[in-house]
Amino acid sequence: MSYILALDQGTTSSRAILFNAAGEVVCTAQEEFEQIFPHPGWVEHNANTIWSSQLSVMQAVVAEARSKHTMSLDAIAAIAITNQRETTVVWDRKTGLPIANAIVWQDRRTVDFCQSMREAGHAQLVADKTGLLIDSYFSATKIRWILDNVDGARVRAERGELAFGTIDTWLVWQLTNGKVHATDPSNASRSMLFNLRTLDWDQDLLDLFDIPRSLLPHIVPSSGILGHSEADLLGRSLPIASIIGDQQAATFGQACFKLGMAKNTYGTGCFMLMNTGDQAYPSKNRLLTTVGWQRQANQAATYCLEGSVFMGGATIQWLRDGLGIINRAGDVEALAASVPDTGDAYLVPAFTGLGAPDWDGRARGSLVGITRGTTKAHLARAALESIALQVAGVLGAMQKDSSIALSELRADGGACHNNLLMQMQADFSGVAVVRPKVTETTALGAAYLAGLATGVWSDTEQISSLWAVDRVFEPLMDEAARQNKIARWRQAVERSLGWAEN
Ligand SMILES: Nc1ncnc2c1ncn2[C@@H]1O[C@H](COP(=O)(O)OP(=O)(O)O)[C@@H](O)[C@H]1O
Ligand SMILES: O=P(O)(O)OC[C@H](O)CO
Repeated sequence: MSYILALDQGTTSSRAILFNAAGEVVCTAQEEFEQIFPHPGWVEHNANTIWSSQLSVMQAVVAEARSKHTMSLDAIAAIAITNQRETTVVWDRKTGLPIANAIVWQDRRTVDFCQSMREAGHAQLVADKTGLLIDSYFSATKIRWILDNVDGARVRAERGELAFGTIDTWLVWQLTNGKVHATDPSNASRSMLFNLRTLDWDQDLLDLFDIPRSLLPHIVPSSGILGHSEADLLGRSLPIASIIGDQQAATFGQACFKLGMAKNTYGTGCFMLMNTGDQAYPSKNRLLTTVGWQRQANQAATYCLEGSVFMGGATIQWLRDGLGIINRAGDVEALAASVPDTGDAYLVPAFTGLGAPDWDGRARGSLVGITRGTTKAHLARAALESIALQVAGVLGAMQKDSSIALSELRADGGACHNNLLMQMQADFSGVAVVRPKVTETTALGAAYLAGLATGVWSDTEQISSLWAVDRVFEPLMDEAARQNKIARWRQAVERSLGWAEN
């Protein structure tokens, strides 16, 4: 039994990947699903569609493994789960049916409520307990919104009839046909209801956000058998042996096991996480402190500092779908490389506000410094630069917070295949950027945690030895030019802040 079936439930697609004991991809399947935008600033998913797409890709992968690779189901040691974080589902415990669409992490409907909580002076308490800033990004205010806006929901929640879960919890519920209602500390630490030090739900926070405890899942370690899938789903019941939020999973999959090692994932958003060991560092520079993973119950967790950037690869999707200046995301590299610079134009992609380090829900996108000479190539280059500059800002804050000088930044996610973007990243942050051979690090990290629990891998040293470099991008820009670039970017960002009126 030396294969792991990893489920990677992301913001725009559900994926299933089968890994072998060398940490290599054996087969993979992916299905996109509908993004629902009922009002400006709102983003929803249908939780049933999430489950049906996830089921269909896991069945497809198992079917391919059996037919193409003549593998028996007995060769799969376990299922691993990793997921888009914060996205909130509330469902009926009896019927298993969601009572509303899932509210996605990007959804901004609770911005005003969050502001009122900050104005009422709750920010310090929340930061001390959770490591988070009060923001609509996290689950707590999304749960509260559902309880207050879906007919009868609060009364039913108080009677214990409803369950809350992030997507990991929802998948486990579906896989076990409602037998297991669980999450892990990496996901729970994004709820704004979880105490980073006790590694448990916090009653003061539940009271503050007015959320009944009966809604909440049990907390289990990120690694370890927590239940078994129903036999009819895949033809045999399989142990479920890990749960971990996707960004923490990528940190594990990048083998960032030592203090100060960091990765950035270039997906829809960009998420940089640095391992800070068994210390939950409070950030002084508006980063988040979060649980990386907890390997065993009653053991200390590994913590991370995180900088979350909302618009990463999604900026390139906007060039493709919103402006129509490219046909495929990959085309942006050649277009941007056709000009030597942006002509001092900057794009600030604050389309849904700004995350770290500005955290401004009212910021909106801006394009500054354009002239009659600005072309779509300059715009494409400014879009790529905006990704690298946002990440460089997070990296700067992280270095200030932890006083650790990074020796390298490990890169992954769909946009890490863009060599120009990787070079910009090295230049703007003054640090070597390293792309590994296997870039499916999110699913891989979850697979490693499940495989550690089921004997596929013995320890993290063995996993570190499987990590291999594809390409290193060294910084080439001189320091004065780098500082100037960052200063100009900050001027552009200032023009985006606070733009939206409501
Ligand atoms: N060559 C590329 N250059 C820049 N961006 C890219 C490139 N290829 C893909 N992307 C962007 O990367 C994102 C997809 O990456 P992925 O890791 O699959 O995202 P997610 O897991 O968040 O859905 C999309 O937003 C897409 O626009
Ligand atoms: O699904 P992704 O890869 O866009 O990741 C989403 C993050 O987990 C949100 O915090």
